[in-house]
Amino acid sequence: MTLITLRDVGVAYDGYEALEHVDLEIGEHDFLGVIGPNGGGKTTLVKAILGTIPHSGTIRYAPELFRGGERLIGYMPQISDFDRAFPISMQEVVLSGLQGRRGFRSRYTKEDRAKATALLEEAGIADTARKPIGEVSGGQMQRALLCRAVIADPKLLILDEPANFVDNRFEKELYRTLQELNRRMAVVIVSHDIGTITSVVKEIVCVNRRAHRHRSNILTEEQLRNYDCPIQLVSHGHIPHTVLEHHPGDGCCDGE
Ligand SMILES: Nc1ncnc2c1ncn2[C@@H]1O[C@H](COP(=O)(O)OP(=O)(O)OP(=O)(O)O)[C@@H](O)[C@H]1O
Repeated sequence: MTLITLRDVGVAYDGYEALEHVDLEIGEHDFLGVIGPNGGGKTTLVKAILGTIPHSGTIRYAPELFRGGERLIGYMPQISDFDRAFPISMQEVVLSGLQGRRGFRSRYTKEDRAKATALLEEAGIADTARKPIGEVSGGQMQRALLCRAVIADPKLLILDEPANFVDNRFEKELYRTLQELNRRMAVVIVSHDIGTITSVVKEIVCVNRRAHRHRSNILTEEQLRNYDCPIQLVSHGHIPHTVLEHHPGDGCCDGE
């Protein structure tokens, strides 16, 4: 089942086209790695999918992606986007993942709190539950942000550069956790770390103003060296290069 369908989506910042003509479908079992050069539009694509930025074209959300009025998309932001001086506890961070359902004003139930505690325990950071977020490590904060992203049982989990600024141990643990989560939800992960994510994800989406989905997670050595090359072809056209796979009409390698 397709959860989200993007058709001819574009995003412009003050006239600058950060994304154009993006067609993409996200299915319920997908595990997509979104890669591309700096400034290629990966975060912009995530914002468009989350509906936090105006776009042209259409983005359709399947009815199955909703529970009541709540849209079942979990989002884990870049840790640098999160204000660590904000005076809340780790447990409150996790509980705030329920705001889509409860609204900002309503109180959390006993069950909500029990669920937050269970998630913190699973993540191995139960002892930080009452700590203010300014007093925990980057890795602990990341784990709490992941708990927050999944507490509402989303059908799609989106992570933007989750392995930035954290230790290797968290990174390995995160990828294992994501593979487990992928049994019950779609996962979309934005990453610079192409070497690692290709072994974790099922398919790769290259983003460089346009988006190209490759129906494989395999990249050749050459592509690993120049991993934005398939998408450079899109922007520049006639550069001779090996690309992942030809998709007729996707502009990837048909000399557009
Ligand atoms: N709020 C904004 N106002 C103006 N331009 C923006 C804004 N946000 C992003 N851009 C520009 O849009 C383009 C795409 O940015 P985006 O952050 O989506 O890329 P990215 O692929 O996520 O980059 P990175 O890998 O560096 O995180 C860049 O040229 C960026 O400078």
